[in-house]
Amino acid sequence: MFGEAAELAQRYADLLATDGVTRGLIGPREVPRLWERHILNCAGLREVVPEGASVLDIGSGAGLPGIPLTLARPDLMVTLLEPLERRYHFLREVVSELQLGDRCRVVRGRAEDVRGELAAQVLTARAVAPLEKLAGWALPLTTTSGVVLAIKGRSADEEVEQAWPALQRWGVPAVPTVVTCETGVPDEDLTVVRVERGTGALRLPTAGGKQRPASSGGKKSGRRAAEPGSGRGRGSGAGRGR
Ligand SMILES: C[S@@+](CC[C@H](N)C(=O)[O-])C[C@H]1O[C@@H](n2cnc3c(N)ncnc32)[C@H](O)[C@@H]1O
Repeated sequence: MFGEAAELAQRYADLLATDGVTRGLIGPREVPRLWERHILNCAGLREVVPEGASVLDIGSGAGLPGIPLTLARPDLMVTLLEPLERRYHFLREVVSELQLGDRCRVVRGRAEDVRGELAAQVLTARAVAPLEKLAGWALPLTTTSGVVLAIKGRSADEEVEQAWPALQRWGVPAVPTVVTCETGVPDEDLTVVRVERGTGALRLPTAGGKQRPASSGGKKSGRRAAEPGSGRGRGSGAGRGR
């Protein structure tokens, strides 16, 4: 999973299990399952991020999924966005300790407050907000060919159904897909909702997980999506304060 970064991944696991717990960033009950539930699971994203992409991880918390993705994919430039001070400081220490500073930076802030300052081709998030709210924050931070990769569990299809009317208003041209990625852990595949901001979105790498349209996302798509940038939908404040 991590290739040459295996030792760094182990060091990250040690930091989570020690400082991460004492500083209240990760629950003590998570320690025995740090690898399968958190580190390897998040590293499953490596399959679905295009080569050389810029990545912005919203609400990175203790560095998930941003740090495992940075370790598993040395070709990426990753920004970790986190508003809470103690989490921000922990992230800075992790990046420094793992010597990732040349391709991973930490920014303190809320997604809805960094519009016009931060943008990336790929937006990632895990356990930050329901898809509709998250997309409202994330879509304005993606480049025009960008994609949002939201780690979701069994709720993926339901969240797409809820979010699809708003996604259309904001100019998302196609029903999001649900991608299943291998994590190397039996029965612990990673489920990712992939939302394209506009037409001509970055293509997945050829080995990029098993994709299918969200099963319920089309149900509410009674009308044609607004053209990206047409002023219909996105202009009405893609998620400001939503
Ligand atoms: C439940 S934690 C998940 C952390 C990490 N992504 C994970 O999976 O372990 C949610 C994180 O989102 C951050 N967050 C909440 N609202 C946010 C916002 N508007 N913009 C960016 N981050 C936000 C919180 O500070 C917190 O670190």
